[in-house]
Amino acid sequence: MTHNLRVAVVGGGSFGTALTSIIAGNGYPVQLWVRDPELASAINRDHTNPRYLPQLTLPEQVQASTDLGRVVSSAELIFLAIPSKGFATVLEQAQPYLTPDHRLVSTTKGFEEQGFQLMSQVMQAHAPTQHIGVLSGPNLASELAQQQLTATVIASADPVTRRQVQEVLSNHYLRVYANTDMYGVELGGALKNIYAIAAGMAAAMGMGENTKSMLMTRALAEMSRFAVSLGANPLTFLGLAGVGDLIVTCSSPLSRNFRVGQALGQGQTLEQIVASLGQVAEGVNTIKLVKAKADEMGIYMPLVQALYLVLFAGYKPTEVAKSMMDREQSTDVEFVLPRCE
Ligand SMILES: NC(=O)C1=CN([C@@H]2O[C@H](COP(=O)(O)OP(=O)(O)OC[C@H]3O[C@@H](n4cnc5c(N)ncnc54)[C@H](OP(=O)(O)O)[C@@H]3O)[C@@H](O)[C@H]2O)C=CC1
Ligand SMILES: O=C(CO)COP(=O)(O)O
Repeated sequence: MTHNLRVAVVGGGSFGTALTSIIAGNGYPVQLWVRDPELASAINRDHTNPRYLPQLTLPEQVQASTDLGRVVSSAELIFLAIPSKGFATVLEQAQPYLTPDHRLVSTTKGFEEQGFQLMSQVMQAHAPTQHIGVLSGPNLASELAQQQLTATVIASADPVTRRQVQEVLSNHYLRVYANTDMYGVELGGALKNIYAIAAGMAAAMGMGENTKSMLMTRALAEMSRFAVSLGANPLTFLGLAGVGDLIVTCSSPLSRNFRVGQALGQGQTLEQIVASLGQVAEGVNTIKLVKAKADEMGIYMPLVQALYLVLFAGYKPTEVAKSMMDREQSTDVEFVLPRCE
């Protein structure tokens, strides 16, 4: 069955490619913007993306193009699947073609360095439309490409955006849950990448199931402490975009952030790891940005501080893990029993 709603996906990396395949498979006309003309030609000719998810056969109606203006102008609903470092620049390039009627949804899980902004804030500042949303949740692109049963979250204050995203994405293997807390959903997606690096490191060091559980639960405590200090609703962290995404990214080597941690735990340098990954691991830059923000606001984030030492100050994961255990004893759920400063 073919539908009328015209959709664009901006960014043909792993996630943009997976999303495009879902939307086209659901019968919606979809255009995919990529910046490399050779890649666009290969996708149109072979109906696969040879660089990202090369095993996935894309429906024939997927059209790839490097013409951002054309892709954006011809769509009503636009997903932006660009890593945080390039997000604002691409949005700026798209801006002349955007109208107040466009629905704009970010899938990006990271922060814009300038002003420590989330992508929804970048869109609110630079896009001429109020129809803004974010898509986040436990959504490993490679599992979506295999049609593994999955759930995701569309967060938006705008009911039209929520409904349209549910319409174009949902099918027999993907459920799309709605939320209005765009800020909390987006924060969950961006922050969990940090702790996936820690979990990968713990796995490489041979740590046990107790350790993994401690790590994830204390990560949740730290994430929600940070989010509450920034004015977010901690309850959103109990949902798919909070604890859900934390679990998947901290458990699976399919996560690039987890793999960065694993490689660090095996003794590789960050430079080697980033060079060989060939894809984005947002957590690396997020650790730097969140540490600076936590320092500025005086927010207690021992896991972030420890990871910063390993990634950017040459400390060994083993010595940092030991010092974490030697810290002052603390409280479990600080919304129940407040932590003593
Ligand atoms: N992969 C996943 O499982 C999921 C990823 N996400 C999030 O989606 C976002 C995108 O990730 P993902 O698709 O996986 O990343 P990938 O590393 O797989 O691909 C990145 C894509 O963005 C393009 N790109 C990179 N930098 C720029 C730039 N400066 N300007 C324009 N295009 C650029 C790349 O183009 P080129 O190939 O030409 O370099 C490529 O198409 C991230 O924030 C990620 O956290 C969210 C959910 C799941
Ligand atoms: O966000 C993701 C899964 O929900 C993907 O995680 P990585 O970016 O670590 O691969």
